This record gives sequence, C-alpha cells and structure tokens, in this order.
Amino acid sequence: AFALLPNSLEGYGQAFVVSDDQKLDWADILTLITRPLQSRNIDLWPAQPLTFRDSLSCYSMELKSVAGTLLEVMAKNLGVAPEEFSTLFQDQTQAVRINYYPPCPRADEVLGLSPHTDGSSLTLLLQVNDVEGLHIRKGGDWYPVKPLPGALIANIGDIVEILSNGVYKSVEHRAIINAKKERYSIATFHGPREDSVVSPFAEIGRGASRSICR
Ligand SMILES: O=C(O)CCC(=O)C(=O)O
Ligand SMILES: [Fe+2]
Repeated sequence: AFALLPNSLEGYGQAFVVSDDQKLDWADILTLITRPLQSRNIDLWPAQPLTFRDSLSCYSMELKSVAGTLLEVMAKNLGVAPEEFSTLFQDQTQAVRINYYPPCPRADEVLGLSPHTDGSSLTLLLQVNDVEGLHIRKGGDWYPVKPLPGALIANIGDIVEILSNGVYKSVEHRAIINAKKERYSIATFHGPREDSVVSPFAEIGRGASRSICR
C-alpha cells in the first residue's frame, strides 16, 4: 500500500534500484518526509498501528530540536555568524528512514546497507534493538558501533562536510546482517532549507580548515 513509486525516495521498499542485475541490500525500508510540514505526504504514513502518525510527528519534532542544537554548537565551534547559519537551517528538511534487516543464514554474503555517506547535514540514528550492525570506516578499517539503549548516534553528512570545508567529515558507514537475529534502526536525516545553495561558510578558508584539523 505504501510502496515506493518510480523515481521517488519516499515509501516502502528499496531505493536506488537501477538494474535487474544489481545485488540488492538485505533490508526493507520505509522512508517518510517529515519536514517541512507542507512536504509531508500523509497518505504514505501508515494509519496502523493507530499511534504511528502521532508517534512519528512527536519523534520528528524532538529530533529536529536535538539536530538544531548540535548544528548550532558546530557553527559556534567553526566561528560562523549565527544569522548565516540560521538562514540555512530555518525550515530545515527532515526525513525518517525506518530500516528492517531480516536475519540471513548466510549473513557474511550479504550487506544490510552498502557503504555510503549520508547526503544530509546531520543524521541522528537510533539502533532500536540490541543487535549490532552499524560499522563506520576510519582509515580503511571498519569499526562496529555498539547499540546503547536510548542513545542517538550523530553522523555527520555531506552537507556539513561542505559547509565546514572538511573540518567535519561526512562519515562512511554500512550495516551488516546477523545470521539469527533481526535488526531495526531509524535514521533521521536533517538537511538545509530546500531552496538553499550550499558552499563552504565564508568564515572558513582553506587555511583555517587546515589549522583546525590539526
Ligand atoms: O542501520 C544502520 O545502522 C545504518 C542506517 C543508515 O546508514 C541509513 O539509513 O542511512
Ligand atoms: Fe546512512
């Protein structure tokens, strides 16, 4: 009923399927746009269970506030003028992706999600159940990120890497599969206003970025 339509990223299924020969990720995904409010396609929001729509609305509002605080702190850290920053993030976009990874007896032969970086500014990720699966890449090696009950993982996305001129790096990550246990995660992507043009903040020149990195 909520299947992804062709050329859309919103709904239930798998995005980025471009060929019959392609190896698919071992995951079922429901992606919904949650902000700005006028971008919500409420027909794609399941009406069952009855609490779903209200819960998602509340979750969206709370995470918007967490993301806003974190982005503000990063801007301060970078020495960016608050106005420049707030213009970009006023009416920010947000999408929630609910990932379900079924168990697979041949878990080492499949990937839940192939390696990627998020195109967002900032992703807040909830590992819903206590099954390990998220890996992040650092210096060519993959490191597991263990689930902590109730904790959100803040992953930097491509937009913040661009805005900060590389001071904050968009983290490459993937999800692996468990042979016996299913796994759930919820990724909430925060992006700039839909009509914004993104480039490194004027305050951060190349020299500045090098010295902060050190
Ligand atoms: O399931 C995870 O831990 C990763 C999810 C993810 O990277 C994504 O949805 O973009
Ligand atoms: Fe991701």
